Amino acid sequence: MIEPPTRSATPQRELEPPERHPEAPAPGTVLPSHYENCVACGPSHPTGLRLVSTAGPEVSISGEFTVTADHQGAPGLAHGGVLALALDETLGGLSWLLRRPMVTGRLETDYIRPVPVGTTLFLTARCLGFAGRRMYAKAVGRLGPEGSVALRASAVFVVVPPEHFVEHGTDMTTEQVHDYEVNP
Ligand SMILES: CCCCC/C=C\C/C=C\C/C=C\C/C=C\CCCC(=O)SCCNC(=O)CCNC(=O)[C@H](O)C(C)(C)COP(=O)(O)OP(=O)(O)OC[C@H]1O[C@@H](n2cnc3c(N)ncnc32)[C@H](O)[C@@H]1OP(=O)(O)O
Repeated sequence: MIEPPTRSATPQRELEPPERHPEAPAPGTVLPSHYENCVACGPSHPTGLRLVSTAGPEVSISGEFTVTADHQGAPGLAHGGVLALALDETLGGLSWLLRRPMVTGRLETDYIRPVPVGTTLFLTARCLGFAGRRMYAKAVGRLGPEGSVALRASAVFVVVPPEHFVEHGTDMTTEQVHDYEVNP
């Protein structure tokens, strides 16, 4: 099998600047969960992160969640995969402001400090711009609103048609996806 080319989350050429959608939620708006059973933001998930995202200025977003015993890797410390999940969710939330459905293509994460259970992690993500269907973005996670940087991430999301979620997922009809696009 031919291996796909190595890909980077660092843009290789100048990006088209991001445009905040005219109907994007205003800065400071707390965003609803996009799916109640989502492991990152769903209020019905029994052990999920229950991450809450807020629209920021321009094309940026902030997110918060508190690390619990359900999120441990080593005793008393958050698992790195869980922290990547939090970054992925915050980055993915940029689609609220762009109003374009996207999926994560690549997520590069730097783990800078351990994150103990009980920590409320403060995340921010901002869109750098587009290269065709590829959306480039960066995120940071801090131990407190102005605290030390514990995480950094660079990501590429790929814009998909809404039907992606009908074709590959379950329990969603094309009508629901289009409703969701207009009124999530
Ligand atoms: C539903 C409507 C929503 C409307 C929006 C409104 C409001 C927002 C509402 C809710 C959203 C809110 C919050 C979301 C929160 C969290 C989000 C979590 C996100 C995830 O957790 S999501 C799960 C993990 N994710 C996957 O499950 C992806 C699996 N994968 C695939 O489904 C395919 O692989 C796909 C689609 C990626 C590509 O497939 P494809 O056939 O469509 O396109 P193709 O391969 O031609 O790539 C096209 C261009 O993307 C480049 N490209 C492709 N792959 C790349 C990679 N890996 N790295 C860098 N670049 C890549 C190519 O290089 C080419 O670039 P170029 O055009 O320049 O050549």
